[in-house]
Amino acid sequence: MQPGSAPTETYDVQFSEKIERTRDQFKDFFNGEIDAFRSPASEYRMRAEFKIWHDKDTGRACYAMHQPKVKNQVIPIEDFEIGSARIRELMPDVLAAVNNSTLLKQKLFQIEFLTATSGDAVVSLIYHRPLSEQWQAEAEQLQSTLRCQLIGRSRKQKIALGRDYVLETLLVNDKSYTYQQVETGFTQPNAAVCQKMLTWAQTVSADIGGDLLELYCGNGNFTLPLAQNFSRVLATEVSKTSVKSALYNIEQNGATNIAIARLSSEEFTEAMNKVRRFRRLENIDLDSYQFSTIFVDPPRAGLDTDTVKLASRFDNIIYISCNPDTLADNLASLATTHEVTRLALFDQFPYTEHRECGVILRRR
Ligand SMILES: C[S@@+](CC[C@H](N)C(=O)[O-])C[C@H]1O[C@@H](n2cnc3c(N)ncnc32)[C@H](O)[C@@H]1O
Repeated sequence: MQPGSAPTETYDVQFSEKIERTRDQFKDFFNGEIDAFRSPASEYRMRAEFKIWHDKDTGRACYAMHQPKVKNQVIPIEDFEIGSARIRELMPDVLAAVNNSTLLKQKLFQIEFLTATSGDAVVSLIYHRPLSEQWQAEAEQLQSTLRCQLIGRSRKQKIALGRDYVLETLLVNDKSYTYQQVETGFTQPNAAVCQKMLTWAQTVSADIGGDLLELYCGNGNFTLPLAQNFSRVLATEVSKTSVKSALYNIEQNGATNIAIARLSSEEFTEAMNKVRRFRRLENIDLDSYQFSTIFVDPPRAGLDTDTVKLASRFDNIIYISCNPDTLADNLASLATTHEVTRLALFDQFPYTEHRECGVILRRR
């Protein structure tokens, strides 16, 4: 199958297989009905990055992806069915402009797209050479023709001709949330499924009350809808870019009960355990929180041992995971103190091995 093509006739089959695999993998922790959330069968990826392949014979540039597990081999990409409608619309126009301009094409080695469901888009052109004023003049023309935000990058150089982010709006239980999603920051790649994840997390935590601690909060993606269910929220995240976006998103959405601290989960655990004091927490009185719940959405590595210990001190744990293997490892520890009461599968990455899961744990 061509990378990026989406054989819709097999979607149901692959989705059912994922549900079965998830049921089997977590059978020691949960025997109830899995909350399973489908993806659209095509045009679901809001971001994409392509290598640019320069054909030696024709001199033309084309989109390409690395051949999985084969070194120095690329596969040309004609269309990208799994990309959002906006990515598919922009792809041929960007490539035509590149092929019509030596300035835009020379030493271009990668193009990245970040789009929102509104059609807002950032296109990044990445080069193996410094970018000149002449490049900028041509890129500005292209930006206005394409009606998108254009960024040029090369070593130690970033020229953002407009914004370096898109504005995404997601609907969660009848309320809209607007998010700044920055080109280099983490964002969930499948907007339709992300909306279902947010709705699930908000719905399953509706009756808990008290205060919420969130680790790995990114740009505040879950923080904003979850804040509706809790008196106060303390959210932490390690990336400066994401923390900046989270603060922007809190303000833009008028949320008044969220505090953000830029701390890794390891650092925050030290702060909670009073092992270490942090200047970055000086305006936050940890002892004033009445935490009922911890929400975690870690990277693929899952939770480290100390963070698992920290999580086990909470009555309720909401855990979103992009790696079922590390989730299963963490559950093996958490299941000694907590019971899994809900298990969800979100098909963020159709036609791949990847599964995104959600679990709710309650203290036994
Ligand atoms: C899977 S993303 C989830 C982000 C957010 N919940 C969302 O839905 O967009 C994981 C986040 O954890 C952050 N991160 C990675 N390692 C971390 C660590 N050791 N401590 C805290 N945050 C970390 C990343 O920067 C990223 O924003």
